[in-house]
Amino acid sequence: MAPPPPPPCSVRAAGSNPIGCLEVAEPWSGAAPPALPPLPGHLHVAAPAAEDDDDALAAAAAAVPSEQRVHDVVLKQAALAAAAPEMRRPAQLAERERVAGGLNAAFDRCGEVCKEYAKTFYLATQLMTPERRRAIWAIYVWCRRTDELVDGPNASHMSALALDRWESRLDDIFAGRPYDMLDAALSHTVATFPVDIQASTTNTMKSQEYSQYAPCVQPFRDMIEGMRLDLTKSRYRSFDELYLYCYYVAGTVGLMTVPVMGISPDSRANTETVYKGALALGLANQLTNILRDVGEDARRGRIYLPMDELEMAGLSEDDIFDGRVTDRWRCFMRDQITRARAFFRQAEEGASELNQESRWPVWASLLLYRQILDEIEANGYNNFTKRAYVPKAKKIVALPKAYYRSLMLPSSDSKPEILCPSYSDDILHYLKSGCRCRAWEDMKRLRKLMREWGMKKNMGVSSIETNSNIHESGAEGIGHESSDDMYVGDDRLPHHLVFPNALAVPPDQLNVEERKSILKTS
Ligand SMILES: CC(C)=CCC/C(C)=C/CC/C(C)=C/CC/C(C)=C/[C@@H]1[C@@H](COP(=O)(O)OP(=O)(O)O)[C@]1(C)CC/C=C(\C)CC/C=C(\C)CCC=C(C)C
Repeated sequence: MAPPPPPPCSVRAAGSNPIGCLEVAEPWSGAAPPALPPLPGHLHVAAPAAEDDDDALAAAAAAVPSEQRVHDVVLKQAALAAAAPEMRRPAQLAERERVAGGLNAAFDRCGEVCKEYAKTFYLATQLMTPERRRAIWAIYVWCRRTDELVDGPNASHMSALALDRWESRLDDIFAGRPYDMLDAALSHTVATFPVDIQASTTNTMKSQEYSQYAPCVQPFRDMIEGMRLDLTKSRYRSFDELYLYCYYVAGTVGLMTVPVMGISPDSRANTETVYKGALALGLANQLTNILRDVGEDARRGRIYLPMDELEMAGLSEDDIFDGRVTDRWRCFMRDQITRARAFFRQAEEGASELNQESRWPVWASLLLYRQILDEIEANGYNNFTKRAYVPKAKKIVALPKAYYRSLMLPSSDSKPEILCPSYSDDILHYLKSGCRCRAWEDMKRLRKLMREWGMKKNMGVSSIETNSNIHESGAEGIGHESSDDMYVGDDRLPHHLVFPNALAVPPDQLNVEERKSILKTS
């Protein structure tokens, strides 16, 4: 086996921290593991064009919204993971484990880095099985190194070429040719867990067969794509563009980690729901991060906010650069926070379906990060000069709370589930009869089904999506507002009507007869 290639790009950071993850780690001296089949073709969510190609970007975005493009990745990940066995141990892996005597040291190193950079998270991973814990550390370290390429002390030297090299180094990791010990930990992780695959039309192996040997590189590649965006893009024209960026840099983490954390054997949810939840948590965390760091980013000349929404709120770039906390800004921020919270709510559904020992760290991360939004509010929406942070006391309270939430069983027949926003009478019937409608997509599907069966929605009932929340008016004594009023009064609308008898059965898991009998009563 040929020796590993030289480092494709420097990842050494300035600074004295001896275990900082950007320190060059020891070259991987373990015998190179057996060669794996070549990686299939490059299949990532296509990045929007560079800024100077705005028209092409607008046309592309209009053709396929980011949410749909990302959704396709999520579906694929979920489908492949569902088809994969819990752990793969092909003969090659046994061989790999024999040659990799240094792996324990590599994983310990990842744990040290993790402890240094993300203490709370490190603590939370202690509840996981040793195998899962160290795999999460390895993924964490790779993500942190990737992020530091454009956000760390050496960021000013970063170039597209260096990111290309980082990506080919990623290919080497997935091909079982790690360059250093931290890479080796990830290489082992992706070979051990069914982080699943990406199929390629040029690949002659069947995807099922391929999944044994080539764990999925796509979310990892997509994260690098996010770093590329950071090099070239400092404005986001719409939420659609921002959504894609958030997927790249954070939603991907959710997709990378679900296969390691595992889905509870008690879960009745489909894999897709869990992956959607994981994606949602990444998006929610990133949106929160963005809202917290508006001032900091502006000082670097960056605005990670949808420009069209800013304009609609009567705000300009100068308002951001000048850091003016006005009524308009507060109103704009309220909407942005509402949207981030909607993603957290979606994440909750996935978090409950994870393996018991993985739930606590995820709930902890969810509750802690979500509290940053409360702190932004508590700061009077001044995120220009005040950094919102969760005080230690509140963090400490969140941990047992997260633990309590993690004890709740995944959805099942015996545990009626509470769903998302508010529903009209017809949706209410639908829910009470055993279905749930928790996203705009579900709502659209329901309406389509009703049309197919010649059913009309209740008179005076309207639904509308604002900031990723579905609002139904006309039900439960809530007055019917016009669409404009609903948009304006978004935060006055009820978000959490509770239907105690709603069971966790997605509409598409009911047979046609069941659906008909449910909808007949609507
Ligand atoms: C259990 C658990 C929380 C696992 C995730 C561990 C992991 C692999 C984290 C990697 C995070 C990382 C370094 C990402 C690189 C890009 C980046 C910096 C994203 C931002 C994170 C916060 O970064 P930072 O350290 O700068 O923040 P502070 O300034 O210190 O506040 C992000 C905001 C994104 C983080 C995204 C996640 C942790 C994804 C969470 C989703 C899951 C773990 C999936 C859970 C599964 C279900 C079903 C809900």
